[in-house]
Amino acid sequence: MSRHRQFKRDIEEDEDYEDFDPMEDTDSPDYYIARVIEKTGPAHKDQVLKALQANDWNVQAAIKVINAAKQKTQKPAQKASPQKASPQKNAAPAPKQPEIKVAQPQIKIAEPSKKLEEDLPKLDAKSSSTEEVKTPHIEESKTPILSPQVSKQDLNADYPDIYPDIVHDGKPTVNLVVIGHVDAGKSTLMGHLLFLLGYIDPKVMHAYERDCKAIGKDSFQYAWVLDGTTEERQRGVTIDVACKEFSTENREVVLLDAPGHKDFVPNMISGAAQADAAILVIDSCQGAFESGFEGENHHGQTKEHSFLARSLGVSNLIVGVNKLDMMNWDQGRFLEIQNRLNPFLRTVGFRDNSVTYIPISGLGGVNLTSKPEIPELASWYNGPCLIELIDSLPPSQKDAKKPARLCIMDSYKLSHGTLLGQIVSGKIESGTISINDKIVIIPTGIKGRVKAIEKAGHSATKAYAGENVDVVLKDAEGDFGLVLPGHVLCSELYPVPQVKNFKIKAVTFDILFPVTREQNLIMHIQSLKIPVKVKRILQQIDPINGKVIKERPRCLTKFMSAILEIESSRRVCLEKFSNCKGLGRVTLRDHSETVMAGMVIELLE
Ligand SMILES: Nc1nc2c(ncn2[C@@H]2O[C@H](COP(=O)(O)OP(=O)(O)OP(=O)(O)O)[C@@H](O)[C@H]2O)c(=O)[nH]1
Repeated sequence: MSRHRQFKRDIEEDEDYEDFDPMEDTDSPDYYIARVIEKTGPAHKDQVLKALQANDWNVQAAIKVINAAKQKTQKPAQKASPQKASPQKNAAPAPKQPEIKVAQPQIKIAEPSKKLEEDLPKLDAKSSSTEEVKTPHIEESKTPILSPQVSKQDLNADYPDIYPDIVHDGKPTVNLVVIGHVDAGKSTLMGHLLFLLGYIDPKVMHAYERDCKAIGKDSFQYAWVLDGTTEERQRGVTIDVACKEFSTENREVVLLDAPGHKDFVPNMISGAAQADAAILVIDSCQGAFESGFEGENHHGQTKEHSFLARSLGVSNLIVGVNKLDMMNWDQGRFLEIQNRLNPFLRTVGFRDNSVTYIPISGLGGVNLTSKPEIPELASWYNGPCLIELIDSLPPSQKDAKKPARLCIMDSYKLSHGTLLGQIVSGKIESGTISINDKIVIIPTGIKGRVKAIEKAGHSATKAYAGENVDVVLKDAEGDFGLVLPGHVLCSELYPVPQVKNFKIKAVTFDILFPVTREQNLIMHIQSLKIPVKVKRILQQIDPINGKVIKERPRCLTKFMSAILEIESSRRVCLEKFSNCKGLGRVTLRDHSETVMAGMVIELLE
């Protein structure tokens, strides 16, 4: 079954997409403030910020709050008018709630509405009625039940192994993300590989070739296999992560083609967060490798993507030295790239024996599915071709025996086809999911059972940690329609904790400006991005032996390891890394730059 995989984040983005301007810094609070002010007209920046924070950075909801607050300051007399009071004089007056409709039901998890009530009177000092400003509640009646509370003591308990040893039915899965600098040739490489493996009908390929020519993008026909949207095709740039599945002799491969453009790094993070292994595609042309590696301020996406992939749990890397056809298959250039890249990959934590370099041409289809016949290349390379390397990648090694966690990437309802009903899809980060299992979805707290499972295009009775699956739900205790990408499906007995404060052990990236206390950052976890603050820098530690180098350092500079306390702007589903790697790993960014990545070591509250 072909899946619609859009990797939405919790910030409402559907409508954002149309007028999305990649030149804007979508990681910055200022971006969201500007989006609100654009619609409401002049408003106090702090007021907008607070409305955004109180509404989980939902732009539409914040606009409504600001407009409602504006209306009240403009028409105080009218609002206070006794004629407008409830006709039932003895009954408590029903608050006049503006009818607010939002595109996606906004899920209130904890304090936000309370915080809103506290904040607005202060913002609107002239208003004499605090009651008046309490009114803007978003779809209150749809607020789902909260997740089961986990006591503070339980937060950091180690989970028991609740599943027996895994015996897979069928080939083990590898989740493979394709990363690299913009235009390195990622989509072309994977499109051509899928074509050579027989997954793309030659007639379709022919049509792509013809249509590409028609819009003057002659060499993009293979990229179109993965770049499916009109915008991607017209601009010749991957924007969102594309997902395709294919089989090799010994593996089921879930292929995730990530965008290379700097502005779409958050989408790349969504893809890499699901991966076990990566293909890092390098444009070997003179100057192209150099700008992809060094880039602006030493931040080429070659470096940033490899750092992010490693910190998100990818340990095996195939480096595809691509476009070598443009360099006459020069072995010297191949080795030069290897020698410059390898020390950096070691620095970010890749082991030498987990990294393999391969000379290729994605456009020419050379060294992808068979040994190269081109004499200039065959004279010095007789290693495995790309598909052989993929076939020997170690399968997913997730927390197979721990309680089940499925990080939801998509949630939708189907009324026809093989899968019917409410479906959630995503990757199982830990445990096993079987038909009839009792589940709970956090943060909604909605319970239900598993009706059917589909993986790699086939129905299954069981799915394991590391696999990408579609799960059909049944027996809802609550409204499955409220389940959104970013939520977590869990075994009913072990719901994932939600916290605002936690400690991480992190390493800083090649940063220009130091990390300081109170610094605001954007945290990426799985497909979510959430504003957070560095509450304390507790210790600088030695990255090799973990010994404390300095207590309470004032700041952190590049490539430093440290223990930090982080405060999130709202409760978020998190795990200790030792309990679930996929939900215990975070990436922190600022103004579109990756600042650091780390693992959660303690959940506080
Ligand atoms: N000569 C040559 N050109 C290539 C090769 N691979 C890709 N290209 C060209 O490089 C350009 C960019 O290719 P894409 O596949 O769109 O690159 P990408 O890395 O997927 O781009 P983004 O996802 O937008 O970062 C296209 O014009 C391709 O035809 C190759 O091996 N040799």
